Amino acid sequence: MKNPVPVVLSIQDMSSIGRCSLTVAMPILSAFGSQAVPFPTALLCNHLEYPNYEMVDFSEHLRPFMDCWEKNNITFDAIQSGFLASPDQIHIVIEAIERFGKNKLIIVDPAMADDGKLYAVYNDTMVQEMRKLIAHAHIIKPNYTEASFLLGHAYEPETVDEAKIHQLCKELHELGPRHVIMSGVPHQSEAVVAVYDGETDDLQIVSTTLVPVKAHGTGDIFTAALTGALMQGYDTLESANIAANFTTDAVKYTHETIGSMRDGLLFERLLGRLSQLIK
Ligand SMILES: Nc1ncnc2c1ncn2[C@@H]1O[C@H](COP(=O)(O)OP(=O)(O)O)[C@@H](O)[C@H]1O
Ligand SMILES: Cc1ncc(COP(=O)(O)O)c(C=O)c1O
Repeated sequence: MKNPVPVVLSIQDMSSIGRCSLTVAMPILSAFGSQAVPFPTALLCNHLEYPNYEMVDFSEHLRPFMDCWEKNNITFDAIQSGFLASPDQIHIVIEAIERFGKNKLIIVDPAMADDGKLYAVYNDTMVQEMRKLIAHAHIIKPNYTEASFLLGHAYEPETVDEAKIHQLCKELHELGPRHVIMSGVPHQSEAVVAVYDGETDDLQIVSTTLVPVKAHGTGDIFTAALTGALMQGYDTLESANIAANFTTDAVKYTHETIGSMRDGLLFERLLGRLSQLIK
């Protein structure tokens, strides 16, 4: 009998403080009616954008976890990956997709860069390996910076228009994934997400209010809500719409209540909205 609660393997770090990766994926997926199975790539006391951090790389435990799951006949309905601790971990994610992802939905957030720069812990090897990982995905969610890095294009936010975004999405699709959902598309007055279907060459734009603040973890919140919506049977455009509105509303709520973005978005207050969307 089909499980009414979809099971999503979520491969990303567990940062105790800062509301990103697993600490947002788990509650958001749960609220949206899925079981989120954590596969922690690293344990951190807080995410990397704080002035200090402690990190324990979990790589050596990942294969034994998969071996055990296989012996116990554990299966998943979807695999979703996010922030990874090292380029080597990309091989482990690809292995997880090969072992547990046959005929399952694969969603990859190639989290590695923002505002025109790679995160300080990465170098070009991460970009090269990430290109290999996205080839295994059905849906990828790069931000505009990550899209530029993945394609080896210059980061030129000032020259962005719809034709250029369409071209970038098409080129990303040619690397493997059917759908490209590009977040953080540069725009002066709106928060813009591009939703591209490579099979039909169709580009749709989802716009929400741009709140004049910079927050971390927005991509992770977006991808978690996107995955939750897809697992409920919403199509890609509907899911991107739900994810964009949920994330923007969480930015807005945090800005209007506590004002500080330091410890992430107060998305907990909005989780009930996702539960109402369960089909
Ligand atoms: N300041 C903001 N105002 C409104 N929406 C935002 C804001 N920041 C992020 N979002 C929403 O969250 C999405 C994901 O954020 P983004 O910054 O692109 O992710 P990432 O963390 O991967 O760089 C954006 O496309 C937008 O829909
Ligand atoms: C360890 C870690 N995971 C996840 C994130 C969140 O990434 P994003 O802002 O792309 O959602 C960050 C960045 O702040 C991070 O340092």
